[in-house]
Amino acid sequence: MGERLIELRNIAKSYGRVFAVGGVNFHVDRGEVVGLIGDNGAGKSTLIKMLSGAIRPTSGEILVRGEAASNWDAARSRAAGIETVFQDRALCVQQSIIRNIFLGRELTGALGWLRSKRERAEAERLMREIGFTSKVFSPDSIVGQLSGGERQGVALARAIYNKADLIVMDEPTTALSLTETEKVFRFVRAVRASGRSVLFIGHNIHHVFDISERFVVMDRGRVALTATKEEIGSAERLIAVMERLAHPQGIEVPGGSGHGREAA
Ligand SMILES: Nc1ncnc2c1ncn2[C@@H]1O[C@H](COP(=O)(O)OP(=O)(O)OP(=O)(O)O)[C@@H](O)[C@H]1O
Repeated sequence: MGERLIELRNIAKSYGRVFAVGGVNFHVDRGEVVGLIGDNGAGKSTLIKMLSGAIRPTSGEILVRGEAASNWDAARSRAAGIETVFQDRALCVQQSIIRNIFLGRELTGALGWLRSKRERAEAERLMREIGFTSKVFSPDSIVGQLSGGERQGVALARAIYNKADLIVMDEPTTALSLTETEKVFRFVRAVRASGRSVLFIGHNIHHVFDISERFVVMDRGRVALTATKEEIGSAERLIAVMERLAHPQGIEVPGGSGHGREAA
């Protein structure tokens, strides 16, 4: 297994007396695609907001590449190589792919033409890395004319340009057709092949099962189960886990490391 990119130890977030996340242990290693699933209100968004530094944990510890991080916030999260990609949001649809990749972080240089040449070469490299075919797409393609899945590819290219090691994808395939979902999967596989990691959040268990190698199932603010794809075996079994959580009589998945629901 690759380097431990990020680790949350006994992380909790409470709002008044309500624990949105209560004492969770969670990690992502380099080069893995982790699927984060759970019913509405399970605590997934709260967990990824803590990862991105958008909200501060009430308690617990964050470790980046094995080192304890202090004063965790959005800037530190970005500096640690964590980028969140939201479906469609934060892309300028009237602008080209190249403008979207460099949005707000344009390459600077004394000579304008040299800068734009370098930007173009960098955009072409990123698009190739992500898997855009040059016969169909150019850096000048307008994002608004791309399909939903292709837009995710642009967002991923931008995240890579921003030096992301861990890309958090929040429901990237919701509202996408099968063909578009397949495109997103191809982009995600390319990101993984480049040695980066993806945290894939979704409600469609089949999608999450297909693309992820390891699963973290949340339930009412706790990690109810972490298991590899091999341990779970099939999307149907993952769905069965979710159903048992919705109708609690305890869960049992051979090989999986269930953490139960007890407070940590
Ligand atoms: N700002 C807040 N103030 C109070 N309670 C909150 C706040 N944010 C989240 N919660 C509560 O924390 C719990 C976890 O919410 P969270 O949004 O993290 O769940 P989720 O798994 O992302 O759900 P969904 O799949 O519906 O997005 C919920 O009970 C929610 O009502």
